[in-house]
Amino acid sequence: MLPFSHFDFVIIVACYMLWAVWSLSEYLVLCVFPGFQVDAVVYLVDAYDKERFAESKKELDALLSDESLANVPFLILGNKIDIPYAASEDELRYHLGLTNFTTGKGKVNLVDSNVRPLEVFMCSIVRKMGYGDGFKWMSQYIN
Ligand SMILES: Nc1nc2c(ncn2[C@@H]2O[C@H](COP(=O)(O)OP(=O)(O)OP(=O)(O)O)[C@@H](O)[C@H]2O)c(=O)[nH]1
Repeated sequence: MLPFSHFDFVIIVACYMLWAVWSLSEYLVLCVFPGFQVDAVVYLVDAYDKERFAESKKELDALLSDESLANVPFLILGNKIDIPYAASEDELRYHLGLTNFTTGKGKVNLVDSNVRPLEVFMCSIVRKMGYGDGFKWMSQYIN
């Protein structure tokens, strides 16, 4: 059961589409809906679009430093790895400033550690591969 009505859902989708069309920062969503409860963040990065890594890092940093997301698990998906010359996982971690900053794949118990779960998984949405492992990883941190 979704925590909002069908009408709310339509409004949320419509707002998101406007955001996408105007290429506004996803971070602004948090500013406009400050009380919105977020259980997890899935951050999709185009691993082929290396010229925009700096922009992706800036946006991610804004989300990571938001107090309301301090304990929220972050799943970073590096998409489009089916394209030759897409960045490798290590390369993406480096450009997003996540080297030595992720919390480990598989089952990692972070309860009582005060550490926010954060991990990078590479995927190809068109080939339907990679993201399943990421969502499985993330689900262990959502009650
Ligand atoms: N090869 C490949 N193409 C993909 C994949 N996922 C999405 N696409 C394609 O990417 C195109 C959409 O571009 P996106 O990069 O998602 O987004 P955008 O519209 O360019 O805008 P931004 O969000 O600003 O990057 C569509 O043609 C999709 O089919 C993937 O895993 N592999």
